[in-house]
Parts: sequence; C-alpha cells; structure tokens
Amino acid sequence: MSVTISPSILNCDILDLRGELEKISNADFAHVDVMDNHFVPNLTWGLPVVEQIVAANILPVDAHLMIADADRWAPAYAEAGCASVTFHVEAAAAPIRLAREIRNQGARVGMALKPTTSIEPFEEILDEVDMILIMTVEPGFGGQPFLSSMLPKIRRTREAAKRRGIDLAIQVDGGVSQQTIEQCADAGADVFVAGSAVFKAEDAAAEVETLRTLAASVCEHC
Ligand SMILES: O=C(CO)[C@H](O)[C@H](O)COP(=O)(O)O
Ligand SMILES: [Fe+2]
Repeated sequence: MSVTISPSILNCDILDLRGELEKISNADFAHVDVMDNHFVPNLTWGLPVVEQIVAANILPVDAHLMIADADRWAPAYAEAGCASVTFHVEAAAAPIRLAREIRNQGARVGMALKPTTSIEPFEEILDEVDMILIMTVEPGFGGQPFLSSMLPKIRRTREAAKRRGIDLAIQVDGGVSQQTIEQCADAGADVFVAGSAVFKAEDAAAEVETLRTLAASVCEHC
C-alpha cells in the first residue's frame, strides 16, 4: 500500500472542470462529492455529471456519496464506472448487502463515518469493504477546519484492521492540508482527500506531490 492522494473537486472552478482535472492528473483519484440536500444541507451534482467525469478518463473517480437512501442510489455509481464508491453508513439500511452490490459491479467499496459515528459497531464487517472513510469535518462543505479529535478513531480503525489481518484503506476527508496530513498518516490513514489545500494552491500538482511526500514520511504501513 502506498500513499494515495485524492483531491476533492468540490470547490474547484466548475466552469473549467476539464482544466481543473488536468491540473491534478498526477493525483491517484479525483474525489467527487455527491450531495443531495437531504443527508447533508448542500447540493452538488448527481449521476449524469459523474458519468461525464468518468468518460473524460483523466483520473479514476473516487465517489463520496453524501446522499440519503444509499441502498437505492449507490450501485449506479459503480455501474457508471467509478473506481471507488463510498456510501455513508448512517444512510444505509443494509450496509453489507450494499457493499457486496458495489463490489459486484467491479468498484472498490468504501464506508464513510460522520464525526459522531463510532467505528466499533462496524469492526465485524471491515472485511466487507475496501476502505473506511473517516470524516474529519462534518460532511457538507469544503474549507472547514480539521477535527483533530478524529485522530484516535483513525488509530482505532487501523488497529482493528491489523488485528483482523485485513488490508484496509483508511481515507481521511475534511481539512486535510500540509498542516494536518502528517498527523493523519501517523494515526494510520493512507488515503488523503484534500480540496481547498490543492485547489487554492498556486500550483495544484506541486501541492499534490508535497502532500504525498509529507504523508509518506510518517506513514508506517504505506
Ligand atoms: O466531503 C467533503 C465535504 O463534506 C469534501 O470532500 C471535503 O470537505 C474536502 O474539502 P476540504 O479539503 O476543503 O475540507
Ligand atoms: Fe468528500
């Protein structure tokens, strides 16, 4: 496992989406935040836009679905060709069935936890997913400050995966920057979403490499 950098396009220049994706073509994924104004108090884009990002073939798509009724809508994102599909466990009635459906469509599957959702009730099903996404802000908006109170949860998730011998990816999303990425990597994260940090930088590609280097310098298992 190596360090994975997945910049969020949430606050990029949407009128030049192709140009923005090309700027970060040295990243591993494009992190695409789907919000439905029900699960979170914000609205972004849905399947037709995501399909076009997949078809542009610039970067594999890492879809972060902040939508209600994930059971109903998430498999379509895998079918659309997203490389990775992450649903929120708080929005899924049957997370195991949903995770299997997404995997059956050929995508990697992620399960996301809001800041107040604990990992412990889900330890038994860690082998049903490829990735756990630990939100380090309340989901809904970019540009929020990193919640360092989430670091113990990252650590406990990495320990649980190790105990069970599972090769689990742990993604962190929200307020990840040059100032916070090392703490996340040190706690056990290996997949890093950064929106503002990358797209507000003068040189987005250089920022991706800086974040990668900082994370790699402390990530034990990367
Ligand atoms: O899921 C998200 C918000 O719910 C975004 O991926 C996240 O906030 C990225 O933006 P930033 O790096 O600016 O915090
Ligand atoms: Fe996200």
